[in-house]
Amino acid sequence: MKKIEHIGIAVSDLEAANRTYAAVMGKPHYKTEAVVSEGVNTSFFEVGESKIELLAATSADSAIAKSILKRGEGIHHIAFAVDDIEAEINRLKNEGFRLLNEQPKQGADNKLVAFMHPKDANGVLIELCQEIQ
Ligand SMILES: CC[C@@H](C(=O)O)C(=O)SCCNC(=O)CCNC(=O)[C@H](O)C(C)(C)COP(=O)(O)OP(=O)(O)OC[C@H]1O[C@@H](n2cnc3c(N)ncnc32)[C@H](O)[C@@H]1OP(=O)(O)O
Ligand SMILES: [Co+2]
Repeated sequence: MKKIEHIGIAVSDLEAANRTYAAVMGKPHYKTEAVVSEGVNTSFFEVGESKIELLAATSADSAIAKSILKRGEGIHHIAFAVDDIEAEINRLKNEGFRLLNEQPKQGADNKLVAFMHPKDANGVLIELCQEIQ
């Protein structure tokens, strides 16, 4: 795993959170993107070589809607950049970790993504991200 690609933060109101994080970071978000398959709208802030990804639910059955209902707003996942997501999925499976999707799926910002169960990583939901060439 190469670096922290982004930290995902679940928010109830994306526009309000954009204003809050623009004030925190001292600069505006650089893009927004809807990921329909995940039921989310996202916005991104650069921070060094990493990003903050704000996520707001667009449907009641999205992971973000369920997480906010159960756990409130806040840090939702940590995403690690990888060169070869299929190799990392296989490596983690062989280590005994449960992958939530064994086939990489389309994420935001031109990435293939896969998630690991938070109960297998001390209560942290881990996302793997591979740049689509
Ligand atoms: C924008 C696209 C992409 C990107 O490009 O970056 C994204 O970031 S998409 C982000 C949203 N998508 C996902 O999170 C997909 C993967 N997530 C899931 O499959 C589920 O959310 C989940 C993690 C399996 C949880 O599913 P849920 O139906 O909510 O089950 P439970 O409520 O029963 O949760 C089981 C257990 O895990 C705890 N939990 C849930 N979410 C988290 C979390 N984000 N961080 C830490 N722990 C979490 C939950 O509290 C349960 O624990 P117990 O209550 O102790 O049983
Ligand atoms: Co993410």
